[in-house]
Amino acid sequence: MIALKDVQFRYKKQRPLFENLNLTLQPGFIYGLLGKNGAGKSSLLKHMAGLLYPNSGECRVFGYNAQDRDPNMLQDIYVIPEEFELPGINISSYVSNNAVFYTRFDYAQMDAYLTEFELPRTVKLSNLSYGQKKKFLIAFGLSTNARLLILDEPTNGLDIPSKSQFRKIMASALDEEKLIIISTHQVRDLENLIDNIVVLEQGSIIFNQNVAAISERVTFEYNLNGVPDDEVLYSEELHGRRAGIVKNLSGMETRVDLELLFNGIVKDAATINRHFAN
Ligand SMILES: Nc1ncnc2c1ncn2[C@@H]1O[C@H](COP(=O)(O)OP(=O)(O)OP(=O)(O)O)[C@@H](O)[C@H]1O
Repeated sequence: MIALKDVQFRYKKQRPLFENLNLTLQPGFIYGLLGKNGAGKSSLLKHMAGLLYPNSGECRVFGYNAQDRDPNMLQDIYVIPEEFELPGINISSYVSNNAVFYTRFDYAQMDAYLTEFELPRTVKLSNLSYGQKKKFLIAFGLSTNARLLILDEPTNGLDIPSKSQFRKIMASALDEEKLIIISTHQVRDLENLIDNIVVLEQGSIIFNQNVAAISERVTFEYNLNGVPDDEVLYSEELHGRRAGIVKNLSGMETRVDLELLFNGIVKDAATINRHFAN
C-alpha cells in the first residue's frame, strides 16, 4: 500500500506545490494518474520512489517511509521515468548487471517480453530507437516483479501495435500484490487497462474514483440533443455536436471515455464529485 499523509512540499524558492496532500493506493490495481502539464504528477511519483522528500507529512510505501530509501523498499520499486538514458551495452549485459538488485527478477519472463516486443538483443541499448528503449525498460521493469511499478508516460514513442502489446502485457502482469501507477497524457492508451483514475490539478487531488464506479454513475454521450440539462454534468463540442458526461440514471454500465471524463473534471471537478458523493 502507498499512503501519503498531509504531505506538504515546495521546490526551493517556489510557491508550495503540495499542501496537505492525502492519497492511499492499494495493491492489486492499476492507477491512472492524470493531470495537465505542471500539475505535479512527476513530483508526486518522485515522492513515492523516495526521490523527493516532503517538507512535512509523510509518504509510506509498503510500510516504509519512502524518503529513507530502505534497500528492502527499493528492491520492490521500479520506476520508468519519462526521460532516461541507457548505457552502451547490450541487453544481456544490462540484465546481468542490474537484475541482481531485484530478488524476484524473472529471466524467462524477460526473455518472453523481449520476443513479444521484437527487441534486437545484440544491439547496444544506447543505439536502440526511443520506442525500442522504452519497450526494453517496460520489459525489464515488469520482469523485476517489483510490487510497485511506476510508469511516467510509458506509451510515448510506442507505435500502434506496441501500444496494444503494452496494454496486454500490463494487464497480464498485474496480480493482487502489485500496484501499478501510470502517469500519462495519452488517456486513450489507458482505456480498458486502468482500474482507478486519480486526477491532480495544481498539486491537489481533484478526483479519485474506481472505473467501475464511474461507469455505474455516469455515461458518456456523443449527441446530447434531447438530454435534459439537469442530467448533463459536462458538455463540449465534438465533431459539430454536443458531447458530454451525463448522470447514469438507468444503472446500466457503459464504456468510460477517459478523454471526456478528464476534460469534464478539469473544467468542473466540483459538479462531477458532487454527483459521485450523492
Ligand atoms: N526541479 C524543479 N525545481 C523547481 N520547480 C520544479 C522542479 N520540477 C518541477 N517543478 C515545478 O513543479 C510543478 C510540477 O511539475 P511536475 O513535473 O511534477 O508536473 P507534471 O504534472 O509531471 O507535468 P508534465 O505533465 O508537464 O510532465 C511545475 O510547476 C514545475 O515547474
